[in-house]
Amino acid sequence: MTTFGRTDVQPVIQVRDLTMAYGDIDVLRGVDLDIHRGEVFALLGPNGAGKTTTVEILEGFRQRSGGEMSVLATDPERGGDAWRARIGLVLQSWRDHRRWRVAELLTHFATYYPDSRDPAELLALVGLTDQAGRQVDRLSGGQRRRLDVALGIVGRPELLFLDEPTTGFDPQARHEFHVLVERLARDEGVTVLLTTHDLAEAERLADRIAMLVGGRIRACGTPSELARRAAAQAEVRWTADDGTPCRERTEDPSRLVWELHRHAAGPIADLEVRRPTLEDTYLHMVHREADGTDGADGTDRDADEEAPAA
Ligand SMILES: Nc1ncnc2c1ncn2[C@@H]1O[C@H](COP(=O)(O)OP(=O)(O)OP(=O)(O)O)[C@@H](O)[C@H]1O
Repeated sequence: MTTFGRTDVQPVIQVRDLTMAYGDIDVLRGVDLDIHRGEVFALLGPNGAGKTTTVEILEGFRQRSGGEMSVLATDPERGGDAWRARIGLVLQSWRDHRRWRVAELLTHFATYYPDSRDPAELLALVGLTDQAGRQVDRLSGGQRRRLDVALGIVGRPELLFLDEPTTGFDPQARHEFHVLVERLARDEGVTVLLTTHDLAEAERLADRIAMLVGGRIRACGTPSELARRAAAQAEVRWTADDGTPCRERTEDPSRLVWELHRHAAGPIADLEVRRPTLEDTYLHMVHREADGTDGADGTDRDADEEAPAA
């Protein structure tokens, strides 16, 4: 890749060939990402895919094994306090601050930043006004998570990392959180990198989704691009004369069905033609990785799952 480096509109996050190994276990095997200002970008992947590892490297908390990257025009391994103040993190709940009251905690954290949000406005923004005087350890799980979000944005970050932010949210809280993230991106130009296992959440919230499976980005695009790509190949299923279940992916299902009929002695058992959804494609990738049926060099990937990172 020769285009790495500064351009007129340098992405907020640019990653090339990122690798990470823990001991002799390769977790990231060459990740490329370009995330632009004001974009809500979802990094989707199953447990253990390497999402948190990727985010921790981007946040400067973990040293990568290889590759190049820039986050807000800085290599995270060399980011100082001024760089860190431009980034908001929503990680784990603030267990160390259990005895603090909600408004006190926000007011305290606001003093760390040069242009922090007003704590009362922030409480209203995340729907915690009624809990302002409550101790942190008396909040429900969903309220705790909203407080995490409030703490993540108190310093008006340009870039916000949300690591599985809606875990424990009820549907209403999840909806309100989605509206909040959209507002931050649309009205304030905040760039958001969100990790999730939840495809529905990624589809609802993200401008673009990258699917991280087996240490590589297996697909990347807008939700509608990915859905279109997933549906481009139909899946034909049937049962062969000897009882073997068969399935084949094809862009021309009518031709395949015609061929099957031409060679069959009689009716074709259990014949079914379906267009995969984005969820089918994602689950197919995840299961294939779990089965170990994915080639180590990635050459057996289906064409419809191949996508550039940009
Ligand atoms: N400090 C560490 N030392 C050794 N292995 C680690 C370490 N941190 C993570 N791993 C391993 O690296 C892999 C990726 O972990 P990571 O937490 O990045 O995945 P994830 O996609 O965020 O998973 P989840 O969705 O479960 O949070 C896992 O197999 C994990 O066990």
